[in-house]
Amino acid sequence: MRLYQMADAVRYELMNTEDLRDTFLLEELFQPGEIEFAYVDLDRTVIGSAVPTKGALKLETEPELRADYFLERRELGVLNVGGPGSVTIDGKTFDLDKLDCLYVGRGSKDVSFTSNDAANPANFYLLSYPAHAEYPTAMVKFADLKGLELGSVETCNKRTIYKAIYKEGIKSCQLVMGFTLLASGSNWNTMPAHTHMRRSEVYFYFDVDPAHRVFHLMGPPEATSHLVVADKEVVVSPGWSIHAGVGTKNYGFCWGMGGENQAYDDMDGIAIAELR
Ligand SMILES: O=C(O)C(=O)C[C@H](O)C(=O)CO
Ligand SMILES: [Zn+2]
Repeated sequence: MRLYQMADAVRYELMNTEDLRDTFLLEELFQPGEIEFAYVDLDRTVIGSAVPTKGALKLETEPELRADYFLERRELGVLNVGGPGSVTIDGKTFDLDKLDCLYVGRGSKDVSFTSNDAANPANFYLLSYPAHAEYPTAMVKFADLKGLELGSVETCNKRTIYKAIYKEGIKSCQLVMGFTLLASGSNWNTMPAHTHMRRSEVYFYFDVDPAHRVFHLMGPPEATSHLVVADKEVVVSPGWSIHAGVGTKNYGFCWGMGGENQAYDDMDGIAIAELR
């Protein structure tokens, strides 16, 4: 498991493009036939991917977790952004089509991932945080999610927010998770931007056309930088950083958060004219 040590806002000021990419951007997840993880010291976030092809992929514990099994002290969010597949948890199977989301509660022991068709594999995005209580495992189908329409064509940020694991949805210990789909012709996410010191956020970009990129904006509002992000790459956003982006074409992204406040709208908004 790769280990990422987050920079603070002071070290951020000294970082060049490569430093920023090495620290805040996760590349090379989603390898066919593999399950992969990275451990981020901030909020003890574990970010991963599972792309089952020939057989099932098992969620094994990692030495760094010092746990008898992966979810001994953790909870897990799963979003499928690929072909149809399933997740089996202690003998119970959940079928996940594209954009279906699953919450796996603390204490779940045997977890495995399969694809229905190795030629069109499921792409499971995984996000896990420590959990101090046990909440029931639950799945929500994309068709059952009520989207929140935000933005407009005029401001190039027309998009739909789908909340899956949150205060009024699937209950969790600290994980908040959902995704946002940009409308055709709209390119900006999370603009006007915000920060939230009470929790860190992880952006996982998907359905980014291979010939296109998202310019992800980060940093304190008065000193922003950008990361050029390709499909299925992940950006970690500390509480002091904005997280927003503009694509050269529309795309989707999964947002997930860990921290002490699960209210989705706990955000400190920043006027566009304040950004530097
Ligand atoms: O497009 C957006 O706006 C978002 O998706 C915002 C994220 O959900 C977020 O930053 C939540 O804190
Ligand atoms: Zn946010």
